[in-house]
Parts: sequence; structure tokens; C-alpha cells
Amino acid sequence: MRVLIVTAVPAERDAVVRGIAATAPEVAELPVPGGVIHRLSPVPPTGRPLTVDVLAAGVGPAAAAAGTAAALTAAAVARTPYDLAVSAGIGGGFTTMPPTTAAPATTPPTTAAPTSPAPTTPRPGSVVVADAIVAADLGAETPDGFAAVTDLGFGTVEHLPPAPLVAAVAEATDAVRGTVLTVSTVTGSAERAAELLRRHPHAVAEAMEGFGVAEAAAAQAVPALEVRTVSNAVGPRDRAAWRIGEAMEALTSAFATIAPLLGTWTFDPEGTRQ
Ligand SMILES: O=C(O)c1cccc(C(=O)CC[C@H]2O[C@@H](n3cnc4c(=O)[nH]cnc43)[C@H](O)[C@@H]2O)c1
Repeated sequence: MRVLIVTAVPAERDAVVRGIAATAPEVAELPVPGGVIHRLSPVPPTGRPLTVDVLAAGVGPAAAAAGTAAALTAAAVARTPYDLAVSAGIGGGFTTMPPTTAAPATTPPTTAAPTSPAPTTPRPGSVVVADAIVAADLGAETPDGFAAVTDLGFGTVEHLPPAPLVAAVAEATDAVRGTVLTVSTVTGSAERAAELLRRHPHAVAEAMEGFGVAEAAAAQAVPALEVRTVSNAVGPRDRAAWRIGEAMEALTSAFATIAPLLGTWTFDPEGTRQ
């Protein structure tokens, strides 16, 4: 199993590498056109060989697609193709206010053990796993509002990661699961955040690279996954509220969990577990 993980910036790459290195020291730094891959070989529970390469390809969907395509092509030409491409990094979460801790007056008393349902709304430091990777601003403004490129008769705006892998990774990392939007412009107002949620009701996070990674991977029939940790809320710009350190630490701990798990998976073309 060979996995390519693509981050935007070196700080994200290093956070991912630190997590994987908990079970596997880095074995090599390999130049590829436009970047340097950090290679690790975690030992998965099955004992099957696993190679994880981590690349910082730059900010935005174009840089992500270019870096991913270069790494995938170099591997394919060397007859060591990747089985999976992962877009990883920090992102903005579509957050809501924390629920009140006071129980409603109508709640009957219960002796049942408290349950902890899977989280559905990301908070700073939350892990988010995309069940759909969607280009949210790839299209045209029309008199009737935004039209996606697909409405104009071109291309695609959505890639679906393999559902069983999404489920396994989300469960292992206690992640929020949902649509992760890829934008070229970071959302900076409540109005824009609301508009994105209106168009994409299942959106849980936005970032700037996932669709680029997934598009490059799809061009080579490689499945894609997107994993984000939340550094800020999507909406009005508030740099003082960013939790970048917390999100980077969450990225490290998420990939310490995810890396060994990846080695237990193989994919058929439909992306189902074999
Ligand atoms: O200057 C700002 O107001 C601002 C607000 C949030 C993020 C940025 C960035 O330049 C970070 C871009 C970088 O990090 C990912 N990221 C993190 N948070 C978000 C977000 O809320 N919306 C989109 N992308 C985000 C992104 O994937 C980039 O790699 C600036």
C-alpha cells in the first residue's frame, strides 16, 4: 500500500510527519518536480508493507493539483504507483455555538449510562474527514446567482472518497464527517458562510486544497481522501481567534492514528474494502 499525503505548507507536512513518526521513523527525503517528499514506512497491524509519502505542495487548489500530479506521475513512471492520495491540513470549520449544558426542564430523569454520540459540528482542534470533496467557487456568477461549472456543461465539482475508508478513519479519529469545501478565497463574512451553507447544507469545513488533490488523483484513477483539523471558524475574519497550534497538534495526533490504519486497506475500483 502506497499513500501520498499532500499538505499546503511545510508546518502542516511536519505535523503529519510527526504523527506518523510515532510508529515509523522517517526513512528518506526524495526530490520530486516542484518539491521534496518525506517518506515513512509505518508497520500496519496486518504487517503488510506500507509506504507513506508526505509532500507540501503549496496553498490553493492549483498548487495542490500541480504537486499531486507531479508526485503521482513520478511514482507511476517508476512503476510504484500510489493507491491513495490524501489532502491534509488545517481548515475552517462551519461551527455553531456550543450547546448549553443545562438540560431542558422537560427532560425526564434517566439512569441510563451517558452516551457520547459522534460529533457533528467541528470546533477548533476537531478532526474533519470529508465524505465529499467539493469545489465551492468553481463556476460563474449569473443573474440568477452562482452556477457551478457542471451547470455550465463542464467538468466536475465533486469527488467522493471511498465510503468505507471515510467511515473507518472518521471512527478511529472521532472525527466530524461531512462535505469539505475547497475555495480559492477564504470566507471572511457571515453572509458568505451562510451562502456556502445554503448551497452545501452538508458542509462541515472549508479549506483551499482538497479539490486540487482529488482532481489530480482522479485523473490517474487514484482514490482520494481529505482530512482537516479545525483552526478557525468559517466566517468573519478574526485572526485573534485562530487556534493554529491546537489544529497542528490535532493533525499530528490524527495521523498517528490514521497511518497504521491505512495499511490495512486495499481498494477495488469502486473503493470498497477487499
Ligand atoms: O487572512 C485571513 O483572514 C485568513 C483566514 C483563514 C485562513 C487564512 C489562510 O491564509 C490560511 C490558508 C491555509 O489554511 C487552510 N485554511 C485554514 N483555515 C481556512 C479557512 O477558514 N478557509 C479556507 N482555508 C483555510 C487552507 O487550506 C490554506 O492552506 C487566512
